[in-house]
Amino acid sequence: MGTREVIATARRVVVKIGSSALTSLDGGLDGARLGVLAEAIEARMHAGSDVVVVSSGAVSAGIAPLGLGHRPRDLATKQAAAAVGQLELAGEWQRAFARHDRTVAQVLLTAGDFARRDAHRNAQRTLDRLRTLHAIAVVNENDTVATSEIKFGDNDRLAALVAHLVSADALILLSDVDGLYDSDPRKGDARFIDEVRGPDDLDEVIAGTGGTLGTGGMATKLSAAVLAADGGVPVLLAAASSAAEALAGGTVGTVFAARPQRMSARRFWVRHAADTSGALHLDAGAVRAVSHRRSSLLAAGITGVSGHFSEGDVVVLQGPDAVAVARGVVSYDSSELPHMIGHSTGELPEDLRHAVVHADDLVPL
Ligand SMILES: Nc1ncnc2c1ncn2[C@@H]1O[C@H](COP(=O)(O)OP(=O)(O)O)[C@@H](O)[C@H]1O
Ligand SMILES: N[C@@H](CCC(=O)OP(=O)(O)O)C(=O)O
Repeated sequence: MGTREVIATARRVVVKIGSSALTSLDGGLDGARLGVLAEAIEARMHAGSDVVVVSSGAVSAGIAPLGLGHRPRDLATKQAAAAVGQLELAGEWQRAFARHDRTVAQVLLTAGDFARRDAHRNAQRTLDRLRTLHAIAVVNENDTVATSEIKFGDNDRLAALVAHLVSADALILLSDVDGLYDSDPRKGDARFIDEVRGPDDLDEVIAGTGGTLGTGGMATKLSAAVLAADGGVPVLLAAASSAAEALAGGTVGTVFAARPQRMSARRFWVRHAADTSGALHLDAGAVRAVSHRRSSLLAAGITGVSGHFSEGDVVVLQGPDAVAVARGVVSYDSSELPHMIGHSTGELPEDLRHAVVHADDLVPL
């Protein structure tokens, strides 16, 4: 099956809509546009898919009511605008879906919620229950509390993480541009790219900044698309104005092929979402074992430990040159390891003989 067909027939779909597609600088939210989007989403749901919406637009929707005149630059004003705008945004989505008798749920997440395994599971459970209750979840970043340390940075990344959280079969990114070009189409001649088969196809692409309302421009969309595709979720990048075709499986936009084997939600979390609490320093042999042979990490190949962590935390595995080569869930506390490292399994007491990071919990970078 080609990537377009996979996306067209995907059972579970995450649809992310950018600020530029929902708002204008002077008028704030564009209710008519949200109405058209809700209709396209409903049509896909009637065709048998489950849809989760990731909607940007809180900051830009707060600009007009607060009389700011331009997108705020400082964090406090952005957060104030988001606090005003999120209410408007949720209300507008509610009105748009009310025409279809669909209940809307607001789900606000921070990057911290993805970093902690318990919060990650809670969000997963809530989104799943909303699905079985036939409500549509409209997700956004909880901008009011998100500081730079716990920020996703942009909703493209949030959408890629949500796609994995709900085990989506496809991610659709809707923006004000009709797909990926080899350079910013607003700045002159640019070649349209129909399909990205892998990261190599992006070598020649110049990803520029966004418009006055969006956050990350094309760069954040590309890294989100690569993130999703790397974990096994194919991506369609298309214009919000062609949402109906995009959701109905029409030949619009740019598709990003997913790696053939889907990464489990747990391995994806270890690799991309979890906070790391420390590092294990590996000798060259151990680097080869974990990177190429996909073996478990044994104490004998560890030369040092940094940071404070507990059994079950995610740590970074570094090679002799301090380059991160993998991430994994560690089986011991940082206080136990100094007595173990450098010793072969046979030299260790029986209760310390299992792998420091088991192969199932280890994801090469
Ligand atoms: N290589 C490129 N291909 C397509 N669009 C690009 C490219 N480089 C920059 N852009 C710009 O990125 C913008 C979309 O990003 P952004 O404004 O952040 O959207 P959104 O609000 O949907 O997240 C488009 O308006 C487009 O002009
Ligand atoms: N949480 C922010 C999202 C910012 C953002 O990433 O915007 P965009 O680049 O338009 O997807 C908001 O709602 O304004």
